[in-house]
Amino acid sequence: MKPLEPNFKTADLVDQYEESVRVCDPLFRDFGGHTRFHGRVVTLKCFEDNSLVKATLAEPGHGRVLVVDAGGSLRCAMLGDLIAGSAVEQGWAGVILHGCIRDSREIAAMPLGVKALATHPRKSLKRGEGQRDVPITFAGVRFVPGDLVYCDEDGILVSEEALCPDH
Ligand SMILES: O=C([O-])CC(=O)C(=O)O
Repeated sequence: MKPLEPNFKTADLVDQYEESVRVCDPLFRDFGGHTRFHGRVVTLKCFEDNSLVKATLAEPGHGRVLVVDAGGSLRCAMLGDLIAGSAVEQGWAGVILHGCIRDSREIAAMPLGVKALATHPRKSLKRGEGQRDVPITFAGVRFVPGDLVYCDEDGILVSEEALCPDH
């Protein structure tokens, strides 16, 4: 299943819902083939170990967005083209990663939203360490599992309520 790119603008949503949305600090670059994406949040907290990223993106995504607090590490990549390809196959709408990716050329061609800090050629450890489905905070925003996230070229919004009729 390949998620379709939805039709909304974060600039319009923040104008309309200024009181209720949380707006991420502008730390992220777009690396995926989709720059506009949204969905329910699944959270991970893991530092320089992407075991849970790989395992979670191998499960059915149902149009959700995986949000990973990777501690802002600039020392290794938490996502590469194999794991991103698995996310596409499983129907994830996107990944927001407070950390790095690699294989950026391949990921740019995938129908997946990917926001991350930077690229790094080194892969991470795989020791099975990390936490899933816990509240996480980065870029000045708290992400709670089940929140909705709206992303486009202008930024990232987080909301407890659905902001669009169809999403
Ligand atoms: O396996 C990893 O750690 C990341 C990677 O290179 C991939 O997903 O292709």
